[in-house]
Amino acid sequence: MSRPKVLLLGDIQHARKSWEALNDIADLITTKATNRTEFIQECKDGKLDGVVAAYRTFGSVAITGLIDEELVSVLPKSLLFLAHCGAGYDQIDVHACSERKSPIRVSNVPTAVDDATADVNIFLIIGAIRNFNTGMQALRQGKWRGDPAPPLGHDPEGKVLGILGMGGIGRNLKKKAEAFGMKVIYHNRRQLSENMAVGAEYVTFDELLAKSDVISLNLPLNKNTYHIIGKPEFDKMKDGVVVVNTARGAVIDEAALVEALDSGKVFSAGLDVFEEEPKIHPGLLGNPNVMLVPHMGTWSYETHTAMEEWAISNVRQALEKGTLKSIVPEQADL
Ligand SMILES: O=CC(=O)O
Repeated sequence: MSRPKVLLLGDIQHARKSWEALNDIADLITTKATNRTEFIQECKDGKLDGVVAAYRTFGSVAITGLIDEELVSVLPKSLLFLAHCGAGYDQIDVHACSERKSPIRVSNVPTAVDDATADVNIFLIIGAIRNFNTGMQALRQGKWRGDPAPPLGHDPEGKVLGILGMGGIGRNLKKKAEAFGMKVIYHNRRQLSENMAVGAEYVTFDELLAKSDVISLNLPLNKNTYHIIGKPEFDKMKDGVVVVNTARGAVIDEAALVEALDSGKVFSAGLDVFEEEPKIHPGLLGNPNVMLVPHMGTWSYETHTAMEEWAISNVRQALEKGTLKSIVPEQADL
């Protein structure tokens, strides 16, 4: 019987041993393609036939492009499992994967990303509410705090943090924000059990917008959450609100955020993600009241290692048992 093949899309930097150990049960292959056209051709030429599972990184989109309907239709029929090494899987059209004649089951990496992402989230909340960026920027220009000095920031203590999306990262953030004396309210598609919410108050979406001193976006990007924060939502927020995003850029209408910052409606913002990465809206780059981090939410040795190990364990389980450890929720019943 021929051995199953596993396709690597992107790099494995840390969990090499676990990856190479898969050699015992499968042939590990990579793509020769350097762009989407070449990758599609490779699929059409049958070069990837026999691939049962694929492991992909966020960065591999530079080679394959989005895993959209077009790509799903040319991926080898043998491909049954796609292990994504990341929490957010908005690059993958899960619906197209489910609808294919031979469906492709998709897994992501939950939990392993929570601490590191919530850490960056707290860094951005503190940095934005205290408005550290203005002074930090002036200092590097040889102007100490700037002339005039920036307006005073605010303390997190006693402020209301509204978390939109109370999944693993949101709940982790809640714990950390409470250590800074913040009061946490949240909105989620479904209200959490008291066990899970541990005292965070559930509010409607509009209440979250109206009551929060700081709004943190911690929800996945999909067709329901695209531009969930735009001009009408900014209008409903408190004057001088702080907005922080470590989820995906496109959950906010970036142009509307720039306007809200310019008008002073939004006091400051902390952003780790952008609508068109790596392109940054010039209105954000040019505004010293915005803390900018180039998508480094999970950028730590420990977390990248844990993410790779998790995604590899999905591949191993797929090969050994025909199931995934962390299938995406949309496919729970597939
Ligand atoms: O952005 C990071 C992730 O989705 O894991």
